[in-house]
Amino acid sequence: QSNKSEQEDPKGNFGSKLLQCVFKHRPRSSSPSLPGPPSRFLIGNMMELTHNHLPIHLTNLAQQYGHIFRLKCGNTTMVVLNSSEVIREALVKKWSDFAGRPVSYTADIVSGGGRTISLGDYNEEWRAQRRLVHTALRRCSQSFLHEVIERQALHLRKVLLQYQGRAVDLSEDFTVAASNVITTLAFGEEYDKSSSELQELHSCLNEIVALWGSSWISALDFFPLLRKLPNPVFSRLLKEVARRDEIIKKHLDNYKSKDKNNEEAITASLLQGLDPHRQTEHEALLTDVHLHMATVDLLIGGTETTASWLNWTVAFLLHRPEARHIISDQTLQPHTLMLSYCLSPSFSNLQVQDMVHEELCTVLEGRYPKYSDRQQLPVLRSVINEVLRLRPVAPLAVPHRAIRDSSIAGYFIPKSTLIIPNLFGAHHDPAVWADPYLFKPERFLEGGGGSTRALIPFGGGARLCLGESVAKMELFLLTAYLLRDFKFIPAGSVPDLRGVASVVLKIKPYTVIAQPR
Ligand code: HEM
Repeated sequence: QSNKSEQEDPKGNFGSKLLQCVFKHRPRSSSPSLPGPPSRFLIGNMMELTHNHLPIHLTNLAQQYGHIFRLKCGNTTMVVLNSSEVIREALVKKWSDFAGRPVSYTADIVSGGGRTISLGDYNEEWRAQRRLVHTALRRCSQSFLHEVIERQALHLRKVLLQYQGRAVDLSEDFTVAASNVITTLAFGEEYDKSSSELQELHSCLNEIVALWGSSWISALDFFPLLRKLPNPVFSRLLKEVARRDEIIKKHLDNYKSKDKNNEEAITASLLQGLDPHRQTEHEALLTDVHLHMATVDLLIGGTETTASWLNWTVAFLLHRPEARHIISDQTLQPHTLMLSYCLSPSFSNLQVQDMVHEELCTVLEGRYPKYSDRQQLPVLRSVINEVLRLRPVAPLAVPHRAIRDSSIAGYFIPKSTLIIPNLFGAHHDPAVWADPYLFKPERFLEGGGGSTRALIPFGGGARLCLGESVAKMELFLLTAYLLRDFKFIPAGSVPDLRGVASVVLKIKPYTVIAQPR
């Protein structure tokens, strides 16, 4: 709450606020003060956040300031964590200190007043909502999730066969597959790629994520005075949020009017949870708004993440050993690492595809894979892990907030500090990963030296990705089906592996040939 009033008091005297802030955030006891880049008058380190590939920029800053450093923006102090050890200390070991979310003006707008699971702050109401959705997801995962993903994998196979070896951009097909898994889970509906309902839903959700991730919008949180000025980007955000709520309401109303046709869907479980006769004490805090916002969480959290990961996987598998992608952003400082993405010299990625295919053929003897086969398919698992390492699709997770005074790596962290877990940085930490910028799936094979403990693409602790088990089953089955039946060949130039970083780390559009095996 103190954070909220701090950020939302546009009338506050700036000088006295600055003094208050300095006083409040001064290091306590004998704790050393956090390192970080010099902070400029008024704007602090705001410019650091406007970098167009923030995860890479923060990872470069970590080279200079270490695994934990601070940035200041307006009244807010952010602490960026760049290694799996410090991220685990904060998110897992001290989860109860850092399970909060920053309460902010713009987050309140996109989350229906903090009522989504992803942006809601840590309190009894949030815990009841998360528990309810978690239980519903588990129930669906145990009963029909496998079948739903298999159906989408087979549909994807059919679509790829229809392309008849033409060079195509598969991103939309991946989005449809991922989205259909979630809409089937949520309210028993799946859509065709050409469906206007599907397109409307995705254009709206993508727009909200992109707008909310833009610096035009985050500036409103750090500098409340800006809210008084006209801001067309913000007006668009408001319009899209209203459109989203209208679409979701229509789907949920539709579901309810189906007279329990889809007892299995998550919505059925959630509605039971909202039934006053069945509610536990904490569930009594929940309303239809929580059901509505949980649906938003699943759709946003579960679509672009999985679809982007599939897109990255195909892209990495297309690169040949001689293909080198150098990131040489002119705007970076001289100390910046030249990031180079290249392949393990031992084999090309086109060969990695053959290795996975051979493994699938040997182990499965012609049948399609089941999730229970995963232990017998180490090469496939190593590819999945390596793509999750190199391209964690939520590269900076979602910001956390210190609920109380605490410490990380021996540094004092005052209550209300923002914590940014830089998962991308942790996955490129040279102290943990040999050749961190190499695509080298074999590091995850026995004796390869890759550490699954240091692999944290889903975060951890109280805020661990709610869809982790759904995502893992999807990544496994969809990749296994694709690599069993197709060989992916570059169509002209190979994809640019740098990516575009917003809330989700996406690859730039590229085309590929899916050659049937
Ligand atoms: C490759 C796939 C995915 C990755 C890498 C991923 C990663 C993440 C990460 C890093 C977070 C933030 C954790 C934190 O705040 O510390 C997160 C949160 C979340 N994810 Fe995922 N995710 C994936 C797929 C999914 C799917 C399929 C769903 C839904 C079925 C989902 C639903 C959510 C939700 C609801 C949250 C918010 C959790 C909370 O704040 O308590 N995600 N995810």
